[in-house]
Amino acid sequence: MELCVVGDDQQAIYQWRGSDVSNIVTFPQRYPDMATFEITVNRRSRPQIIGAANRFAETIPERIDKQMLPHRPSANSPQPEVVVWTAETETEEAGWIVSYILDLADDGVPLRDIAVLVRSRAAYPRLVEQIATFGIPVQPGGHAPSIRAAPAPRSAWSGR
Ligand SMILES: Nc1ncnc2c1ncn2[C@@H]1O[C@H](COP(=O)(O)OP(=O)(O)OP(=O)(O)O)[C@@H](O)[C@H]1O
Repeated sequence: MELCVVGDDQQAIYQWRGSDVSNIVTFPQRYPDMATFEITVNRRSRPQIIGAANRFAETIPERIDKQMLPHRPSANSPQPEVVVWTAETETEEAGWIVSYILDLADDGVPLRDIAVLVRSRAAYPRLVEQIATFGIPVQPGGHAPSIRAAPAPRSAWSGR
């Protein structure tokens, strides 16, 4: 019998369903008579994002040591591809997100090209509050959207 096992130890996202990343990390020790083929070229993301992901991955304990390599060139954009920022409170966080959205809009980035991903619905209220304060139009996503579209002042956002 031949068995082909495919997995990425850096994407252990199903632990909440009982998966255990050690299954893939220790596979070569448990089944020594096997061949390993590594796919380390990332064709999805640009180099700065892959660099940030590599640096973060190095902090994962008991990982398989590897570096993802970029395939795509850097974006030809004045905007940084990755910005890391932390806040003390949800309100401060929401304020920073909205101010960053406004900066991007000032730089000519269409609002429809900007998405905010949130951890959970608990993060919505402060964000909605700030988005509404600045009248930024928003289209909710996900299966059970909690963000309601805020009325947009057309004079400020027309054409975007
Ligand atoms: N051979 C290829 N040539 C060009 N682009 C590719 C190629 N393979 C993948 N891509 C790009 O990378 C994206 C991700 O590919 P895919 O979903 O197969 O990777 P993945 O490893 O399953 O990703 P993830 O694990 O992050 O879900 C694709 O949507 C496509 O844009």
